[in-house]
Amino acid sequence: APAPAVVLPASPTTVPTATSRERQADALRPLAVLSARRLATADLVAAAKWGTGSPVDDPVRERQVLDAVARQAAGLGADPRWTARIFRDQIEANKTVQRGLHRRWAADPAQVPEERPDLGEVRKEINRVNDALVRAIAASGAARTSPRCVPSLVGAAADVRREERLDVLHTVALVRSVRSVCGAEGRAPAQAS
Ligand SMILES: C=C(O[C@@H]1C=C(C(=O)O)C=C[C@H]1O)C(=O)O
Repeated sequence: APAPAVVLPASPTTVPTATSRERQADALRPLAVLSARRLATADLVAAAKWGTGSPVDDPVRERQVLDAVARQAAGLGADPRWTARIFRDQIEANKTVQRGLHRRWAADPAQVPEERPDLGEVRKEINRVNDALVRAIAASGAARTSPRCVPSLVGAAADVRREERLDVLHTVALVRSVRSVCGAEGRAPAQAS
């Protein structure tokens, strides 16, 4: 048979490794940005609770958050259990910041914020971030199950750390907050102890 007269250009699918890599990092970036925004609320929560006797841990509120995000995830066609798993880490990270700040303020009372925010108002802001975060999780399924997830996520978190000039406490908490974001398809990451 005669050879085809026209040599077709290489299929675009063979070319854009870098592009799909970028797309993946793009899909994970909102998760890192929103995780940092959620952690910024921990400073306000810590200030709201400081000196009031309200504990950092509020299991009733945590249950409400986890139930709400699982319900929202299910409505968006995302995995409710994996979403809740990610939020468990978000909550642990939030408490890490609160405890770190309380330690700091106990050691140096001059750093205690002068204003006490209203916890109810701060929780409204947390609810808004939660809503956006569930959407970002639902929109990032392919990036989260890709083998490039961890390096992409680390890159996104490093960008956010630099852009937001996060201190060590918030950087450690950011890493903690996204611990369960990446995982194999069809199975949620193992439950952390
Ligand atoms: C942020 C708070 O503190 C803790 C962290 C929570 C969270 O990250 O959603 C929820 C309840 C508390 O255990 C809060 O009390 O609202």
